[in-house]
Amino acid sequence: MTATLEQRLDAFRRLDDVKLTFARRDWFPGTSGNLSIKIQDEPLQFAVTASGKDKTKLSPEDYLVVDGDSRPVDATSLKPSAETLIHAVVYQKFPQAGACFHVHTVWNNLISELYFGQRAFSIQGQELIKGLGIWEENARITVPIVENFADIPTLAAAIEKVITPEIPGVLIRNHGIYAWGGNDFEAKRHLEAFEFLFEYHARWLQLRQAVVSTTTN
Ligand SMILES: CSC[C@@H](O)[C@@H](O)C(=O)COP(=O)(O)O
Ligand SMILES: [Zn+2]
Repeated sequence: MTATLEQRLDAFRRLDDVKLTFARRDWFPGTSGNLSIKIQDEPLQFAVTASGKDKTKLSPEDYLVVDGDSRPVDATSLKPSAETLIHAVVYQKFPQAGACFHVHTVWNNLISELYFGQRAFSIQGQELIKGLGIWEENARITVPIVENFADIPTLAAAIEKVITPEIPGVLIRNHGIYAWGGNDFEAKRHLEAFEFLFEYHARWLQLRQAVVSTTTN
């Protein structure tokens, strides 16, 4: 069975909302980033951003519906995001995921570079960890980092290997982050929590360095 027109329009409207919110934060520099919302599980179909569009704008050609093989469900001249396969991997590995968002920000790139040579970024004791749905006292999270393979099937396979149900996101070194959740609201909350933690940590390292140099000079 294929997604109904109503289901598609609902997914497109939700993607519009998320896209404009992220665009206001400058989270789509140079047409980067891609977004998807799952429409149905069996067979998998999801709405995804078309490739190479200016994601700060709305147009009737912003989204299309694809299947689990990243192929458009309908005849269309639109090309799905070049990274659609990564969204498909997330939905296939985590059937509970209902939305998946990808952004390139300075903070997520800096964190992946600061931990160059390491396969994860870890942080503990920050209130915003609760934004990821993790409520233990003094919780520590470890966000996996994969290398930025240019070949998307290789990149998607590397992501598939490291993602876990406990942490709803993965960093791609010097590229960006993918974050997901049960629906668009939750995926957005997760992405915002990750971005807060990345910015906080990068700024904290910077300030600590400044304090150390003033006290040792
Ligand atoms: C223009 S830089 C970004 C792209 O190479 C890619 O990483 C990206 O996020 C957007 O690709 P897209 O095909 O528009 O979904
Ligand atoms: Zn990207």
